[in-house]
Amino acid sequence: MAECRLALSPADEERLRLLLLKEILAQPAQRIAAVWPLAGEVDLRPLCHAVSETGRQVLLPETTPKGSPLVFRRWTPACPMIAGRFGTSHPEGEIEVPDLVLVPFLAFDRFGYRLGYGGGYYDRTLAALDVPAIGFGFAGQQVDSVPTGPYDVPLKTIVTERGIIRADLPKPL
Ligand SMILES: Nc1nc2c(c(=O)[nH]1)N(C=O)[C@@H](CNc1ccc(C(=O)N[C@@H](CCC(=O)O)C(=O)O)cc1)CN2
Ligand SMILES: Nc1ncnc2c1ncn2[C@@H]1O[C@H](COP(=O)(O)OP(=O)(O)OP(=O)(O)O)[C@@H](O)[C@H]1O
Repeated sequence: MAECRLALSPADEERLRLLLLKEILAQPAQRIAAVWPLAGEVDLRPLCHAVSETGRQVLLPETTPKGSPLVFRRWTPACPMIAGRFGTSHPEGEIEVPDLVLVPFLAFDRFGYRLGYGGGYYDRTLAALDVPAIGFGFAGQQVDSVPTGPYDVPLKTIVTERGIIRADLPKPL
């Protein structure tokens, strides 16, 4: 899946960002948690700038020690990024609670389940926050069924370059 993600063209990536921006702006959320890209991931940095220009706040996760939920810090276009755990980077801004969380993944299924990097960060974070979440990734990252565990929090909405997937059906056993 990490390799498949690399196959996306710049035009597809731009299309994904546009659809995601539209979906974000259709919601009343004012503090939007995005992500700063790791190698090979969709690059949301242009989206961070676009959201910030609308006057809404952009927050980015700080990778906490394994076993803790993420914390989110205020980002602005001028702010420096600091190196954090596992090659992630985060801003030094104030810690804030988002009212919408954008969620990255390696793979997803039509029921909204996702496979991440195995840290359990987003599952812990979404369990603790109870805020709406939007997954984002390429259509090619969809699989028939992601293996699930008791802590997996399914996403209701997933945006790909091909459109929006409303994944609110229960997953059959
Ligand atoms: N851009 C981006 N930021 C993000 C995430 C993400 O998926 N993408 N996260 C999504 O959760 C969190 C960071 N999650 C991570 C979870 C585990 C590992 C990790 O364990 N990396 C090891 C390799 C595996 C291992 O040794 O267990 C490493 O880099 O050595 C890295 C990041 C928060 N920030
Ligand atoms: N709310 C929670 N409380 C306790 N443990 C949890 C919670 N959420 C996840 N975990 C544990 O975290 C570990 C990793 O979870 P999982 O494999 O689902 O990670 P992931 O979703 O792929 O990673 P990430 O969210 O970091 O991208 C699992 O052992 C899981 O049981």
